[in-house]
Amino acid sequence: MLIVSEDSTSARNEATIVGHHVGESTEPPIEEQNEDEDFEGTGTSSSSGRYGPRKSSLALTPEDETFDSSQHKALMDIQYPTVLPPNPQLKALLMFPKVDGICDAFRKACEREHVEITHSKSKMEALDLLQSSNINDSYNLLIIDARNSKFLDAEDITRCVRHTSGYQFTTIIAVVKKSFFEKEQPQLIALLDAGVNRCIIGTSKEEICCTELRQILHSIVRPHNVMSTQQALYTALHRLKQVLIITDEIHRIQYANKSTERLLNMRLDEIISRPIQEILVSDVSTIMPQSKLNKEFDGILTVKRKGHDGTAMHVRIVPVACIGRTPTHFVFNFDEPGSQHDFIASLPQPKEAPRGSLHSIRRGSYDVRSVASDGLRRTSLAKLTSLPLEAPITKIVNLLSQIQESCSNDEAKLIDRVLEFLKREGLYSPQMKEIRPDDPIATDLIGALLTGPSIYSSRRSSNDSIIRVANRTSVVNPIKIKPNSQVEDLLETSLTWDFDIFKLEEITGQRPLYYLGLDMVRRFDMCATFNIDEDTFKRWLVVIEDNYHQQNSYHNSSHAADVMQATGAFINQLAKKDFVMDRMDEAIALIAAAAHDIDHPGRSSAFLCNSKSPLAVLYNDLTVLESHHAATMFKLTLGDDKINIFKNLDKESYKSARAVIIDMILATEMTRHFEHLAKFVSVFGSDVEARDVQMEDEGQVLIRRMLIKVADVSNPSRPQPYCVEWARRIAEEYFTQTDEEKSKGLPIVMPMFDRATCSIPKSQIGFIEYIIQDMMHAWNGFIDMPELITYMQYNYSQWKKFEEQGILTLADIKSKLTTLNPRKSSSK
Ligand SMILES: Nc1ncnc2c1ncn2[C@@H]1O[C@@H]2COP(=O)(O)O[C@H]2[C@H]1O
Repeated sequence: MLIVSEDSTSARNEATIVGHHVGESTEPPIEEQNEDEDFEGTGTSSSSGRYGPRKSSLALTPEDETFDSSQHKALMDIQYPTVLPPNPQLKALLMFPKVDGICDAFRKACEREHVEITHSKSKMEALDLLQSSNINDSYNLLIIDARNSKFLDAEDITRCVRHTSGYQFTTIIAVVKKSFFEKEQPQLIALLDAGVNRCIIGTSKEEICCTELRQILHSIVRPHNVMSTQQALYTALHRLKQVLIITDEIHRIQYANKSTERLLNMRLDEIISRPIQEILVSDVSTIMPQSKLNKEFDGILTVKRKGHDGTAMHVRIVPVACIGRTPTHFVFNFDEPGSQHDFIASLPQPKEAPRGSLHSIRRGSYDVRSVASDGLRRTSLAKLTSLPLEAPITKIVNLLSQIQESCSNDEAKLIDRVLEFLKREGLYSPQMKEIRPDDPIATDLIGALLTGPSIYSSRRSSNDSIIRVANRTSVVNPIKIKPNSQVEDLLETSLTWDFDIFKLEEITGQRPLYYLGLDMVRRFDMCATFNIDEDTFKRWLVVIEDNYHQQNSYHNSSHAADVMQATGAFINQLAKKDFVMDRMDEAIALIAAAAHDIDHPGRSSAFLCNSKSPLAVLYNDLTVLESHHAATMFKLTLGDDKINIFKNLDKESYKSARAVIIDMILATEMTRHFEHLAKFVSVFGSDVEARDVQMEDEGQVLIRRMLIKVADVSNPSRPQPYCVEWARRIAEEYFTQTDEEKSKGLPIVMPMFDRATCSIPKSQIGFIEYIIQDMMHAWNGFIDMPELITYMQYNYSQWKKFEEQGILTLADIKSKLTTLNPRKSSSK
């Protein structure tokens, strides 16, 4: 028994620790407790039990296996009275375009393993089956014939399946040709990235199929089934009345349940990642000294509550070793000492998360999804109607659910199908991938990119605007800019994906936008389209370039030139694929690209809002920078006849050109990234449909938005030296923003982008994983530029390598690259 009692006369907030470590022996943490009980208490026999007879011969949990001592060691991973995983009749969906020997062998193997099969011949048929299947009718296993992508595109199908709700734990197997493993590794990676669990060689030999299937069922399907129970466990923890916190081995909070918010008077996003030390008055190293780390602690500790006095709580700290024998996590369970009433529930709820916090976006998307699925169940109608959601889609779901209450079973089933369709991706926004909370740089960066400013966290206002009034008068006479043969040679390649924009920046004396722009004007015949002379375009380009801030390390005219170059390359490729944009559309897209970041101050919109800059005030904190870019371009262009490239357009053409340019520039705002992406994917998910839809106006809008968005953030898909240089530039700009926020006492939008501590590889890995990857796959699926994927994957693997090797700063990365490839890197 350990009793640490500090001086009771000490101040109110000083530590009061009364507690003891449980158990005297030196047993390892937690895992050896309850062992006997677990095997006796929770083991179920495979043929009967509370979940009824099993039709499949497969044991889904270790507890299902016949127990014998030789298996004991292998079963050590699950030792608790656990939530038993779902134990359904296993179902497989065989997706083969035709029934051949290989399909037949898989069918027989499934039959032998008691797996029920459904066969589908096409993607549409399969997706319909998956989407219409209800809870009793879902598939544990998909076997896709990936031998010939002309018939079935396994990568595309897998992506769609992974986006279908309820299929995150389904095992997906791709049946490939033997030659696949001999030469086509990038394809293997692409399939795995899309969500395929395993690629196997197709064979018509039933025995081999059976062996493969058995291994898959045991090594993939079963763990997936076990993992799916986490959902129930997390829900239980989240709803627990007691406060539960889990820390890592250095006592940083990794998980906190909902009740924690009430106890600490903080929001979950403020709690996660905090050292536990900050919420306890007592020193954790005293409560849990190194020598007692393996022991449970049980006692009274004083908890700091934001804005309140310290509160004495009964705390139990349980060490858990997830890997090895030393504790990797500590579970803190808080309750009021001797409490009879529900103390936690009586505490007020903390305030809502501010805009701009990751917490707020995650809650938002969670609510919408759960509402959607709740709406599908008649029983939850009351709950649904009580929610203050006003989206038309919610009203539709409500009305349909009401009809279901009083209709026939057949009609109810039909309505269920309608509701399933309404539930599909693309109808709800915003949508985003779940961000791993253990990845602070990614959460920082992605949180900052995808959300608006933090209006609550503004600690101090700053009225000094960093925005100058746009409209720098040009000192350069474009007509006198001399053609230069080196520039001309380089511009020969201006439509290729590995075009060297940094070389252009260097040899044009920092005027890449003028030269690249002029090249595009000529290549795409823009003077004829706008019915103006080239000199007007040249003057326009000079003014536009002059109104980019050369002192910004990233958002300068080289970035604009880069985006314009990517736009030109995409238009060129679209033309090759017969997705023809007319000359006016091409010119408009190029103009939008050239001007999309004009007068960018090198600070984010969140910064402008937090510092109450005049621009943020002007645009009501909404789409601040993008609104400014679009407005500035029009103000400059219309304000001077000598540069007015629109002056000869008729009224209607001007009106429509202006609308499209504004729409494209506003689409570069990252807070709506997932919305734009989801809409594009829902319309252009398959090549075949795309041809028809693109002719319609709505499709054209989606293509144009996606085009400029991809061009804007395509730097992770460029050849590695360029990708690294762009990463350096954006990081430098973020660092400068953080420096200024610190010096002015403003809220720090991205604390991890501190030049003293930042890991560049980590930030790039996060950016690629959360923002770039899905977008590039969607765009490549539409435009067919596999080099986008190849470069992205290579760059991703290199960032991973740098991270593993501890090469974290830009200086280290650049010197590593110079060592590897002295010729290329020295040219930068
Ligand atoms: N390589 C990169 N790493 C991290 N963030 C990036 C990268 N490239 C672009 N971005 C961010 O993505 C944003 C896209 O819109 P902006 O150009 O306004 O600002 C851009 C940057 O904030």
